[in-house]
Amino acid sequence: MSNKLRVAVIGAKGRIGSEAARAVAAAEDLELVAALDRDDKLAALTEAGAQVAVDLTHPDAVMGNLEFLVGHGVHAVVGTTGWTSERLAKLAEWLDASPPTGVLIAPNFSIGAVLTMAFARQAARFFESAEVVELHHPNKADAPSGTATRTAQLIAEARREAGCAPQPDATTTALDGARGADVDGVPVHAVRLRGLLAHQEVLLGGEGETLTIRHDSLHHSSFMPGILLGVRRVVSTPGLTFGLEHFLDLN
Ligand SMILES: NC(=O)C1=CN([C@@H]2O[C@H](COP(=O)(O)OP(=O)(O)OC[C@H]3O[C@@H](n4cnc5c(N)ncnc54)[C@H](OP(=O)(O)O)[C@@H]3O)[C@@H](O)[C@H]2O)C=CC1
Ligand SMILES: O=C(O)C1=N[C@H](C(=O)O)C[C@H](O)C1
Repeated sequence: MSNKLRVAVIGAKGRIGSEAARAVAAAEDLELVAALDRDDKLAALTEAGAQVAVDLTHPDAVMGNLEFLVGHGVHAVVGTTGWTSERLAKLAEWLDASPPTGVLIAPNFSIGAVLTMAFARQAARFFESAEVVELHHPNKADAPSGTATRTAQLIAEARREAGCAPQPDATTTALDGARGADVDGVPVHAVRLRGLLAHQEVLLGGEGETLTIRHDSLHHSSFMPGILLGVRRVVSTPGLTFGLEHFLDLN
């Protein structure tokens, strides 16, 4: 029996899942024991002895997958989007019933995106205005992106903690959607465009100046080091970890 960590990928035929399955198979310390997609039975991964599963499926599928994984004591690394406070509360219930199990949910696995979120949080209290623009390929199911939602939440949190005033905005008449989605008071705009992969700009504005923080994922390979780090760390991190930054030494 090898000492390699036994890993399953769910969503293994998808854009990021197929890349993740290749990255796991190529890692010397990991063994890809199951590569599942739609219509495959989750039991196949427990039968294969998976210790960790990477979920890269769809917001409609991820909760069912996690109920199974946590219920069977399989650690999970989740890139799938669609997280709400209700979903997180349900996941916390399942984890309470399975204390040794670890789940990492990462809105974004790329180091540049994680840094963008951290920099945006750091900068937010110094500017009157903050808006987020995310730009993705047109096959994406959810809008706004999980990364943009999280970025806006972090900006809002930082502004609340610093006692910032609400953002200035004199709009009294607008077409539906013209000012984007309101995430905790931060406007978030979603662009879907053929040719793009995953991109984000955080726009910050103050008196006489603006600051733009931009990140571009140009290939799915940008997500792989973060996924592999998550797989290696989640097995010794029981409970829920939200955000890859908790596995990075950012200070
Ligand atoms: N956190 C991060 O860094 C990243 C997260 N993502 C997220 O990952 C998710 C997947 O993205 P992407 O690869 O572009 O999407 P794709 O549609 O290309 O891939 C998803 C795959 O999962 C399959 N699938 C759907 N439902 C199930 C199920 N119940 N069980 C097993 N497999 C299932 C799909 O099958 P079918 O095609 O038949 O529906 C498809 O093969 C999205 O939520 C996306 O936002 C993406 C990139 C980076
Ligand atoms: O669907 C995608 O492609 C991506 N999804 C994630 C998100 O919604 O933030 C991460 C990245 O933006 C790519």
